[in-house]
Amino acid sequence: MGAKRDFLTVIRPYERLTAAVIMTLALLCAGVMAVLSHFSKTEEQARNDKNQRASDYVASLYREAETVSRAAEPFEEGACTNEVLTRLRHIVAVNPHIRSVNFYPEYGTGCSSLEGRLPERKVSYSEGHVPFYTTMKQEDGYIYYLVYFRSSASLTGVAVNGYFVRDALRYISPDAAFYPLQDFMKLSPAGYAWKSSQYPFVLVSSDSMNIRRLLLHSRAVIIFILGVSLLAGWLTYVSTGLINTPRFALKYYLYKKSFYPVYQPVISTRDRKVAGLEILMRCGNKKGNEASPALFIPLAEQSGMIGELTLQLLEKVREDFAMLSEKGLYLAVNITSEIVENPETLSELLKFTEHAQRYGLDVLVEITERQSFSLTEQLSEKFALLRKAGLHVAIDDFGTGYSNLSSITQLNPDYLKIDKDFTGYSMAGGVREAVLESVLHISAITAIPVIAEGIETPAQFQYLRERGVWLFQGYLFSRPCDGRSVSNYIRDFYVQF
Ligand SMILES: Nc1nc2c(ncn2[C@@H]2O[C@@H]3COP(=O)(O)O[C@H]4[C@@H](O)[C@H](n5cnc6c(=O)[nH]c(N)nc65)O[C@@H]4COP(=O)(O)O[C@H]3[C@H]2O)c(=O)[nH]1
Repeated sequence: MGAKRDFLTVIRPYERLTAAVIMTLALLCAGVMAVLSHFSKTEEQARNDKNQRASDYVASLYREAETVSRAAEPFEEGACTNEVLTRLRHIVAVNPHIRSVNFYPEYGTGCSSLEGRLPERKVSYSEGHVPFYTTMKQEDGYIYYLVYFRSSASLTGVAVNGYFVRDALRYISPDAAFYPLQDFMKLSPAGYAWKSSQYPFVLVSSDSMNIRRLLLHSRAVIIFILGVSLLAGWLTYVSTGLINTPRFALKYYLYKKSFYPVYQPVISTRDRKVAGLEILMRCGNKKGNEASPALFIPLAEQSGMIGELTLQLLEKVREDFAMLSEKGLYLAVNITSEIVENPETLSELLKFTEHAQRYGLDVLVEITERQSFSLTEQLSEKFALLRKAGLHVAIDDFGTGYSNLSSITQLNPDYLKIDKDFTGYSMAGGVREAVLESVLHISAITAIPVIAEGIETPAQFQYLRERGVWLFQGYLFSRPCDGRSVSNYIRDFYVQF
């Protein structure tokens, strides 16, 4: 019972559990990644939008400063008279974000709309060469940015009210900061930097993209994904249990090409040699152990897969042809009527026979019927086809199941195989021995030779031999074994009887 369960349980409980856990984790990871990627993209888009708005606003302040510098240009070369100052103040007054406009000539005194005449000051090298730059100034608690424009005659500094820049930063976040480009380059402040594409300034804010924050933000969706993943894991566990049927096990072993042959010699006392080999199917199970056909043959017959198993078996037997090549030796294949009825398996059986014959091997089919058997006209035509191709027919386990007297009249077999239970009846006395005697009697009157299976003791062998049986198979001679061992057995066989 344990061996059967072991053979049929292809997917073990821990493998089902592993598959379920993998499924849950895979879905959870994929789901969380998708959600995080979605939310981070959305966040990034929102951040970019805010930066763009702030940057556009600051750029408009620069534009205003530029306009002021151009409007003040006609006065930069003249003296800082009251009239000039009035005109400059007028220009400042009509530009709401500008505090003042200032001229710094290379030589001589300058002029400021706010302070009037400016003391002479040397224009620095960078002021003279960088055409456009900004500095931040603080005065009596007021912040302003001096945007410098270089012209041929002098340097014009337009002061932009710092409060408007601060206003613009509010679009981004309370911690956002404005940096003239040259300060940004010098200080390299940490955070997310947004460089203006039009003017030399950079807006910097703290790097708000943070996994913990994203997880918290999307926790509802993540909890939902966790639920779906657990459900999928549970379904995987249940469904792998549902498909873990005997039929699935057979399909799995077929796919793994786990079915292979062993051979058991049949001894002819008449010809004093090995007359044939019965091909017996074996299956290497998942743990590498050999499974008995008693476990899987009935199952394969019930599920209609016996044909596929037999074809895989015959394919492997072909590989042993060269090793078994021996004139007059037959290979006995166990088949059911289903294999003969099915055109595909029938044709493969015929091809197998033709191939075997090329190696001097005969083929005998042993028909066992565990289910009700009746020889329809179609089936008998197919048997005729087999015989025409040179195959011999034996009724297996004669006297048991459906292999009874009517099967003799229907099939007209070349041999009757008697089951090991029957051979065990030799010398049993009473009814059991009488049953065996009657089977031998049928063989005698129909002149169909008997192959006695399951011979374990010399006494059984002697008993049956005295009653006219001349074909024997059983552990007394050899257990079923692989192609190499059986070919050695044939080579070393010598008559001991
Ligand atoms: N106790 C004892 N047993 C002996 C002795 N000599 C042989 N046996 C066993 O008796 C069974 C004989 O095969 P079977 O009657 O055709 O009975 C077979 C046959 O009905 C079925 N089977 C095996 N291979 C195939 C196959 O390729 N196709 C089909 N359709 N059935 C198969 O499975 C059955 C069991 O096969 P196995 O387990 O290989 O068991 C084999 C063989 O190993 C002995 O001296 N003592």
